[in-house]
Amino acid sequence: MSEYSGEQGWKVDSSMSNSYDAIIVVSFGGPEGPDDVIPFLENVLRGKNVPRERMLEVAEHYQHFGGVSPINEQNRALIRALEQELAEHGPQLPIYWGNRNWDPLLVETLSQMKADGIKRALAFFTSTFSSYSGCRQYREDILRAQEAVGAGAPEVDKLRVFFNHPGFIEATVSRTEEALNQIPEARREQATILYSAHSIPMVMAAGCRYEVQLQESARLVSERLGEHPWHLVYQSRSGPPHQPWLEPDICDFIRELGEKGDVKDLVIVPIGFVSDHMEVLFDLDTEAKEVSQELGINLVRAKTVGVHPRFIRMIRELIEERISGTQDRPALGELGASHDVCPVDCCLRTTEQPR
Ligand SMILES: C=CC1=C(C)c2cc3[nH]c(cc4nc(cc5[nH]c(cc1n2)c(C)c5CCC(=O)O)C(CCC(=O)O)=C4C)c(C)c3C=C
Ligand SMILES: [Fe+2]
Ligand SMILES: [Fe+2]
Repeated sequence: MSEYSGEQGWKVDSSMSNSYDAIIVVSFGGPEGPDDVIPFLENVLRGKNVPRERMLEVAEHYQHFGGVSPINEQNRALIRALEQELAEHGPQLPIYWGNRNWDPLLVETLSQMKADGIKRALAFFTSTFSSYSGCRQYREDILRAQEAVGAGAPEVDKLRVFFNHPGFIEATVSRTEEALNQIPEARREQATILYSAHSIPMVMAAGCRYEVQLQESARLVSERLGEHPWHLVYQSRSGPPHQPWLEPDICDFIRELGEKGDVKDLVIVPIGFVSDHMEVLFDLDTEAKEVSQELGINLVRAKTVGVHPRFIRMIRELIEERISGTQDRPALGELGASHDVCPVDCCLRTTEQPR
């Protein structure tokens, strides 16, 4: 029997079957050339209340970079690093990769897995926090792909979210220290840290633990860095003007800091993302950088965890933890390790009706 334990939800009981014959990295996908951009964005925004003008604006961001999102290359690098980690330490399992929005799509990957004789896989979602987009929507995508593949499609179990896992926190601290070290030593201690995550509609945030988990991650990283002032901010808002999304927006926040005039150095930590994809390159390295420059603020952006060795080790630890069924499930801070199996109401899609 599994056990329900409040905050942590369902835990997997060690008597449940925990043998797996593959790992699947489940991610977002991104265009690989100019002609891919619009069909990719149409996939991303299908069924979402986002104005077409916003889609075309985002298309421009991708076109600035030749229509290629770095996300796919970064996922390939993550898979290579994880393959090496598993080859060295085990478990010896093949790693597959399937996306929501662009090739390789989940349906193609699950079909290949079936052809390869894979029966049951553990899924690593490239989402650190619980949200409709990062949890339930991926589970729906997998279910749809399984239905399309039909009888014999592999079963897929999701690994728990890792926002407070020591591996994620330590890798983020290390990335933030690298960024802080780029600030002149005499001013370093006074630098302000902004933790940035994807904004989502407030009605959607009400249905998940996104904000609470983000606050906790940011706090856990900050308490390991010393006395820096820090704030959680949001980026990449895509909704219509009348719809409230999580705030403060990063650029508005930098402008406010600029008006107060007491901040010389800012470090932006894209804590809401695991790789330096287009939303990081454009919304932070281009837009937020421009705003900071206008205000005379020195801005340094920390790298995302990417293929940081501690982060790659964390993925292996999560896999081992799930296979062994151990109750020793590392988590820092107050919230405890998150559930292995999502409760029925986990990350519900609570959205405003499109107008
Ligand atoms: C209603 C919520 C969201 C809308 C609308 C939305 C539009 C949108 N997003 C991208 C690109 C990316 N989004 C990514 C992550 C991400 N997006 C949302 C929510 C909305 N995005 C959340 C909550 C998250 C974090 C959780 C997750 O799913 O990862 C990413 C990173 C994906 C990764 O694997 O790292 C990208 C890239 C575009 C282009 C877009 C449309 C304008
Ligand atoms: Fe998004
Ligand atoms: Fe969940």
